[in-house]
Amino acid sequence: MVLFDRFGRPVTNLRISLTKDCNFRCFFCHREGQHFNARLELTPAEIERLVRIASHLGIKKVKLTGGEPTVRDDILEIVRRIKPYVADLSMTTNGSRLKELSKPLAEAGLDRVNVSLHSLRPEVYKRITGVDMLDTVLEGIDEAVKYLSPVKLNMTVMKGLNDGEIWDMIEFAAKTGVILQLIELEAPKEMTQTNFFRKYFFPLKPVEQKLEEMAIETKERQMHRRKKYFIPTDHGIAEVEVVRSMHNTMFCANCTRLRVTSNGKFKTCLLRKNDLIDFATALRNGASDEELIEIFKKAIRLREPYWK
Ligand SMILES: Nc1nc2c(ncn2[C@@H]2O[C@H](COP(=O)(O)OP(=O)(O)OP(=O)(O)O)[C@@H](O)[C@H]2O)c(=O)[nH]1
Ligand SMILES: C[S@@+](CC[C@H](N)C(=O)[O-])C[C@H]1O[C@@H](n2cnc3c(N)ncnc32)[C@H](O)[C@@H]1O
Ligand code: SF4
Ligand code: SF4
Repeated sequence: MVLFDRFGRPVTNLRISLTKDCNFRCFFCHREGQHFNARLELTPAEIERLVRIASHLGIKKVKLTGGEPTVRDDILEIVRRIKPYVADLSMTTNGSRLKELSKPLAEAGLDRVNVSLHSLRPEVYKRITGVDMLDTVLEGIDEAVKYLSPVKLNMTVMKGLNDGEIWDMIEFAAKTGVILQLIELEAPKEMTQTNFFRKYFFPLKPVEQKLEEMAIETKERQMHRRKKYFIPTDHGIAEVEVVRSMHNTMFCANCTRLRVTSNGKFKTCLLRKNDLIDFATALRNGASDEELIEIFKKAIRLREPYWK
C-alpha cells in the first residue's frame, strides 16, 4: 500500500531530522526548513514507532538528517531500531564523526551515507563550514567507502567560493569511488531577491548541459527526476548527479518525501513555512496506531509542490 497526495505524488520516503544541533556553522544552511527553537527531540523509541507505522503505509526509504545527525549520542540505537522496517536507510552528514562511526553505523544497519564536502581547499572549506575540519572529513570519507557504500558527496556550489572546483571534485569522486552530487543553492521564494542569494547563487543548468555533452551515459532518477551523468576522467568514470531544485517544476512534481522535524512534526515541504503537523503530542498522550495513521494521512493531504 502506497499513499498518494492530491497531486498524484506517491509518498515513499521519510526524511527525518534527528536534531537541530550541529557542530558546523555553514553560512548558507537551510536547516532542513526547521525554523523553531524547541529543544525537544524525539526519542529512539518514538522514532521507531513512527517508522514502524509509516512502513505499513508504503514508506520504503528513510533518510536521517539534522542539523547534524551524528551529534546525537543515541544515533546507533536509532539506526538499530528502525532498520528492520525499511529497505533503504541512509544518512546525510557533515562527515566529522565518520572516521569512528562508519563501521558501527554499518553494523547497526545503516545502508549508505551522503557526506557534505563543498571544497577540497582547506581555506575555502573553512569559509563555507566555519570549521577547520577538512582532513577529519576526508578521513571519514575513506572509512565510509569501506563500510557504507555507495557513498555520495554533496557539494553545494556557490558563486565565487567553490564554483571553480567542480572539475576537481569530479576527478576526486572518480578516484575515491564515490558518487558526486552537485547541488544548486536553495532558498524559499522570498529570499531569492536578497543580496545573499544574488551573491552566492550559481546556476547549475549550464553545468548540466556541459555534463550532458561529456557523458558516456545518462540516467534519470524517479525522485525529483534528477539526472545522473557518467563522466570519463583520468581516474575512471565519475558518476555525477545534479540537484537543481530552484524554479524547477519537474523536481517538485516528482517529490516523494515527507519530512519529520526533530521535535516531532510532519513537514510537508522543505521550502514552505507554517506547514507543520504535530504528532509528538499525540504520541506522548498515548495515541493509538490508528490515531497516528490519521495524522500521517492528514500531512500527506496537505502536501503541495512548491514550484509549480
Ligand atoms: N528542494 C528540495 N531539496 C532537496 C530535497 N531533498 C533533498 N534536497 C536537497 O538535495 C541535497 C542533497 O540531499 P541529501 O540529504 O544528500 O539527500 P538526497 O540526495 O536527496 O537523497 P539520496 O539521493 O536518496 O541519498 C540537499 O542539499 C538538499 O537540500 C527536497 O525534497 N526538496
Ligand atoms: C542541512 S544538511 C543536514 C545534514 C548534515 N549536517 C550535512 O551537512 O550533510 C543537508 C544537506 O543540505 C545541504 N544544504 C544546506 N543548506 C543548503 C542550501 N541553502 N542550499 C542547498 N543545499 C543546502 C548541505 O550541504 C547538506 O548536504
Ligand atoms: S553541517 Fe549540515 S546542518 Fe550543520 S550547518 Fe552545515 S549544512 Fe547545516
Ligand atoms: S515540493 Fe519541491 S521544494 Fe518542497 S520538498 Fe518537495 S521537491 Fe522540495
